[in-house]
Amino acid sequence: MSDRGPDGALRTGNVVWRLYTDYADGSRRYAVLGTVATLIGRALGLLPALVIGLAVDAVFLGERAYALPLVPAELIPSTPTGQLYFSITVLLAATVGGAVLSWIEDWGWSVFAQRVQRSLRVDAYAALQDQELAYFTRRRTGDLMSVLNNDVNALQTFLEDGLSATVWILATVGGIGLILVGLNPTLTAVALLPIPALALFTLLFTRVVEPRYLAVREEIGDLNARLENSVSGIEVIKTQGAERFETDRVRAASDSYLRASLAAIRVRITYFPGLNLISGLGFAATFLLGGLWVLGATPLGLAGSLTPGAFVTFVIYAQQFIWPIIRLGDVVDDYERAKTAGLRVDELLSREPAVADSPDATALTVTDGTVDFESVTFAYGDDAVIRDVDVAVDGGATVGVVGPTGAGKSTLLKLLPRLYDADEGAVRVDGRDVRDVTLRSLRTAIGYVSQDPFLFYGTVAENIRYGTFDATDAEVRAAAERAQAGEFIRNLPDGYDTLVGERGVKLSGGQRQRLAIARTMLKDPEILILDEATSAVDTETEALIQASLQAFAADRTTFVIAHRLSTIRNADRVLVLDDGRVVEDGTHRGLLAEDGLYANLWRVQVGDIGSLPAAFLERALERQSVIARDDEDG
Ligand SMILES: Nc1ncnc2c1ncn2[C@@H]1O[C@H](COP(=O)(O)OP(=O)(O)OP(=O)(O)O)[C@@H](O)[C@H]1O
Repeated sequence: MSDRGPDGALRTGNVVWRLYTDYADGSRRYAVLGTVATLIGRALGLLPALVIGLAVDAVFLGERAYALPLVPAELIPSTPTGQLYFSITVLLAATVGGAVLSWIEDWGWSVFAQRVQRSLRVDAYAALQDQELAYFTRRRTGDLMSVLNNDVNALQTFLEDGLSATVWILATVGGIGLILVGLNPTLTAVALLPIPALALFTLLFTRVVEPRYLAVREEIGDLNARLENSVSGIEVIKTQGAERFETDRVRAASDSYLRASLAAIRVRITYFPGLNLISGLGFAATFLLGGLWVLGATPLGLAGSLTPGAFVTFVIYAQQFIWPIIRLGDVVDDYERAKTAGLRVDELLSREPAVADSPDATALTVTDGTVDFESVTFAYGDDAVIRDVDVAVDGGATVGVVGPTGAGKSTLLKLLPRLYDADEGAVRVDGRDVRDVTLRSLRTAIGYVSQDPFLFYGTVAENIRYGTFDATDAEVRAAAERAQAGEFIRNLPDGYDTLVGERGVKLSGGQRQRLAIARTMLKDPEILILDEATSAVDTETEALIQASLQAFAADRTTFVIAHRLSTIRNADRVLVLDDGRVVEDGTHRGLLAEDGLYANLWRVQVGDIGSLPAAFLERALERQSVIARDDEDG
């Protein structure tokens, strides 16, 4: 975990506090409003006990004169009945004022918390998006969603409930403490006796509960990941008849979550009874000592005197003293959750993406469109997938990339838009290392159509426009026509306005591929990568798309990965990859004449299996068994 924030400043201190100070900008006034309302509200809330005690002594027993702090003497009636009405008026005013202030308090704190939550979530999402592709493949979607949802929400909960409660507690304890000391310092000391015990108990609680909350948090991440995976894979679950199996897996994850939750709950629920017990004992001691003093006794040699009214006030306050302490339990509980959540959110926010703009990166403006792979080596894990690839491609050329499955074709071309960075060597466009130009300019210059394109939930037109957001309707339609998608789009229920993607009309693989091609044609990039871009369309449609793709590719550097070799037979150049290396490099005709791997792959496709050399078949079998083994391991 990096210890530097997005602004580059050293990140120290408490993670929850740091996140709040980072994200409270522009919202602090709501917290100030909440704090002021809490303070005034608390002052009003403490008034009744004072007034009741005063009424007992002044109105009923005549033990002291009726006087209230901050209230001019001429406002106070002189008769006991008048003073009683006055007391009731003060109580009512305090109640009404308290209700209004309580509303303002909740509003201020809630707006503050919600606004901070919004900024935090947006930033966390932006930070997540900036992470390199490998970050996502190493983590489960459910886990990432948990950070953006559960963790950000836990931080908001503490802000909304915890922080306001802290102010409330401080105001209550401070206010009551001051009044009690004013009434009787010795009895106050007795009333405060439980506080060190409560502090110790709370400390112990946090020590024990913290790891348990962390465990709960991990279990919920597992459960979310499992649920997300099961829902996404529903088609496979159904076709494989694996519903029971999946339910069992969800049950197992739920069981682990239940166990972790119960372990945390067992600790959590001992906290409040413990607090109550300690503060109850303290309250009993206060009541006993104060009561004996009112009766004129001197218990345990402790001398003191108290009027009945002051005793009433004392007892009410001493009892009210329990509430902040109990609420403190909630605050500590919320805080513990917020802290574990904060660590995860902070880890994401402060993580430097492995693939990012270098400090002196400048925009790439493609002129010739040459692409060079210079001694490029790359591994996802320990084993190299691309080994020492050296290829120089002329600007405007169309290069076919072929080879057996798993040879590294897609991986090699993913290094060009920096979906991954080469471990060794360099990838250059127009002679510039792709790591020296801005990611935005690089990716704007490169169009990438994958085998299984993703459609966002939205209209067909929105999906084509994705990435070229300012394109006009006419441009969107023209791109769709060029990609041979116009006709099927017109036949959809709402044409270009038909909703597709998740929850929308389901499109076939070939239809999705054509939308992705239209998307890329609209983007009009200088360099084009077609990764099995037409593998899912029927041969007839493919022939039509090929014609327009060829026209599209004519004036830009194009890489075409294809298993159907007929797709690339007209390419200017064909690279044959095997086990991460370029093993052959030439034109379709030239490579056939070489009679190597390419020629054998071609024989397979034209159905001339009989003339394949035995070594090729042995190698193919060997490869299949490696893939099968990898699949099992994976
Ligand atoms: N995200 C990833 N993480 C780890 N390994 C990966 C990842 N993507 C691909 N691989 C592995 O890298 C190797 C090359 O994969 P790649 O997809 O580049 O091959 P390919 O030649 O394009 O294959 P195909 O023709 O089947 O698409 C394979 O062994 C594959 O399992």
